[in-house]
Amino acid sequence: MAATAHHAGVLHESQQTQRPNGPAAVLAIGTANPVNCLRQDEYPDWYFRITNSDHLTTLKNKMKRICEKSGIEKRHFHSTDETIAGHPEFLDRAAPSLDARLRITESAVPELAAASAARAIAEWGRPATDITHLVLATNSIAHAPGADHRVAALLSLRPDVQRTLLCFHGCYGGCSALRVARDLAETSRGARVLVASAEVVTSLSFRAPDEASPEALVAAALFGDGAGAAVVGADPEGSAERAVFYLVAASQATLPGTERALSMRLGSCGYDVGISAEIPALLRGAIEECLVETLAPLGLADTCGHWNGLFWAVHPGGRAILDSCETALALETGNLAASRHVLSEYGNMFGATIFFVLDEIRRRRRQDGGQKEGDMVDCEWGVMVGIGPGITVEMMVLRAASDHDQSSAPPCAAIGTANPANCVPQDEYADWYFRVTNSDHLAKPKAKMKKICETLIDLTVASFISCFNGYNSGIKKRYFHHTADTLRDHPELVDRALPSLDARQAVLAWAVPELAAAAAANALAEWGRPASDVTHLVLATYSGAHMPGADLRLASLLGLRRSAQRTMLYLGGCAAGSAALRVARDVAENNPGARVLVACADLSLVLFRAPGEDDPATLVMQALFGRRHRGRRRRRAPALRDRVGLADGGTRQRERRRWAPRRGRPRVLPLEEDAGFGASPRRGMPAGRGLAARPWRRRRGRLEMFWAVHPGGPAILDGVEAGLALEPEKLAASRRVLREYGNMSGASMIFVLDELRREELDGRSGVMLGLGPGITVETMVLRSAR
Ligand SMILES: CC(C)(COP(=O)(O)OP(=O)(O)OC[C@H]1O[C@@H](n2cnc3c(N)ncnc32)[C@H](O)[C@@H]1OP(=O)(O)O)[C@@H](O)C(=O)NCCC(=O)NCCSC(=O)CC(=O)O
Repeated sequence: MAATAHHAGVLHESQQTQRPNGPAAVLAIGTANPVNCLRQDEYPDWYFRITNSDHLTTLKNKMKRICEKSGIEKRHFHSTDETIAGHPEFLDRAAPSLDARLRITESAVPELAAASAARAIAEWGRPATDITHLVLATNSIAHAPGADHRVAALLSLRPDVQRTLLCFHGCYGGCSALRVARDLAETSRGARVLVASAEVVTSLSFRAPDEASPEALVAAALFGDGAGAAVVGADPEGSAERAVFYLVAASQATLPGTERALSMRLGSCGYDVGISAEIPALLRGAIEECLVETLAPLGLADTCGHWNGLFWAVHPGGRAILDSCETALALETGNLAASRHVLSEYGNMFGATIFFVLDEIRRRRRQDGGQKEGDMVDCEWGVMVGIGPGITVEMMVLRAASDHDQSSAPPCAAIGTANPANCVPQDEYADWYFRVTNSDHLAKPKAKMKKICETLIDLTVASFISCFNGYNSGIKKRYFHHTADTLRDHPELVDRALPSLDARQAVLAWAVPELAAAAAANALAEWGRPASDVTHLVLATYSGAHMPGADLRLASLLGLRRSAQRTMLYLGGCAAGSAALRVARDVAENNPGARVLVACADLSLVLFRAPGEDDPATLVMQALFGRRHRGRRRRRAPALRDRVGLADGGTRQRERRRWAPRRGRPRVLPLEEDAGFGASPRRGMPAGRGLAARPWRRRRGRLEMFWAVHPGGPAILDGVEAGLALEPEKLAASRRVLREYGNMSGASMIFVLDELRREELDGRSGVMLGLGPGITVETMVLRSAR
């Protein structure tokens, strides 16, 4: 009893010392755009000329009408005339162009983000190495390690900067990033969060006009490229730091029945964008209710209806979007002046746009006399509004200056896992894989694959030694979504010469959220409270590239409340499960009463490919990765889910706490950026090597700690074990998970935690260690509940 009370006291104390005294605030803002700039009144002529479409006069005239009414004067673009001339496939819908487009954005996104961030850091006035966290939102990449990794390198951020990458949130991504930054800043004393959003979406969506889809002209007329950044932190330091806006409270609402109104899907020809003409009307009908739901719980109900008493930072998605907000809220002319100005100067830059709007409001507040005529930016309270696929309305209440008290309580967690009945034993995998890919004639690769599988079954030397002690991490079996039938129905998944992204996307779009939902349903059942009690959802996945994303579908499948705040972490690789738990911890600790549902869902279909004559990397990848998956009918859904919630006085009795996540921190191992994972399970040692230098190596008592290490492969576990001089039983849970399921990417970590809770941990502390591209080592200190 005494020990329990002591532990609870330590936990509470450590939480108190970790939290800052005041609320998070924006401390500096920076923006950047590509140099290439086109005037909107010249755009139709340019666009139809460069796409060799001048003969489409009806379309061109329509484009002229849209541009005239857009409220846009000019826009910046990353791609130039030369870029387009160098990529004729961008204009030809029959030619796959995604690879070329992504090659452009891969470098352009981090460079643009870094340019805006450098300006924010310069204004902030402290060295970049004082940045403790980086949150980057973008819709313009699909690779790992992601643009966050590159931004950190370009800005020379310190190697233990904690990176969070948000993808496919659409135009509200900038607001989501500020929300995540706020939670980070308010849960870690001294945290200085660099939050950025960079978009070069036009390089992914640019294509020739098509008579069959005149609606595509709207996107072509609205979108521009740019990046915005801010430094967010609590307790500004004396005269060295100055708050610009306090980030008071965040909310997110999804408008029912609008899932198809706004969509973007990354396919072999880049982004397909769908913008319904109904969006302005839909917003007009819903925006006021969203605002009331956001403000009333804060005790700001008296501001409701008096909308002209607030300043407004509304995402300028289009002129009609701003018109509809103005009408719905009866705003005086000029109240959206900052948003209209940004729309006019830059167009719609997706998530980056909101930083430009905040910057513009700040500029207007500073002007002599405080404001322009009719401009309400001088009000003390304000609202930031992001709008994106879903239709999702993400809001943040802003205040010019305020003290903001937070109450805190320890978080709690529950864990559960599930797997499909469909399973391939590892010793049959080589035969199965070559059969379903019609590759039995590739005798040499097949022999090599058998050898790789045997190595993975028979264990590495260190694992072999561990095996004598009963800690065997060879892979016995794995679970897959794709079956022989799937591959027969989709020959492009097998034929390496055929573009296959669209086919994969079609499957992933429904399978990922269904998988996550099945898992989450089990977690909710264990929790014992209704799904509508969940306040936040964090979904980590790298499967599927479309908006609205799997998070929205998941929320709808589970019947989460409309105001549940969704955060989708994308492309985190194998560290994604750990990163999702880190974000969940910050959310839970920073929002009294929050109940965060964390889900991790990936399908190895995203990586599946047929063997080549000389492509050993593919063989290793196929031999190592497995997934939880869901069949349409008979098969049980595979899944893993985890829920982290904040236990408050009223619910502590009813909710069982599993883990208390205490500190989260990712770290990049220097010089390992290209090491990747799966290149060779035998060569997967850098993680272990780099880890040997971590402080806990010298920490006394580390042997008493428990360890939850991502089971990336037998050699990864061997490397960690050797690097930290751990006794073999320390990684037994990770080895068991690897043996039973293979490498399930980010989801593996939750399986490991689930395994660990079967052990007698009784209040002990431990370390969760996720490993992902970068190489990123994501750690969190845990304490097991009794
Ligand atoms: C496109 C507009 C500037 C056009 O201005 P008006 O509506 O005042 O003018 P208008 O009605 O005469 O329309 C001009 C022409 O455009 C056509 N038109 C208008 N909206 C359309 C749409 N969504 N799809 C297809 N066509 C459309 C009209 O039919 C008309 O064609 P014709 O002249 O032949 O009759 C405006 O509607 C606008 O700002 N819409 C909001 C765009 C939007 O939803 N943005 C969100 C982007 S996504 C985002 O921000 C978030 C995210 O993606 O995450």
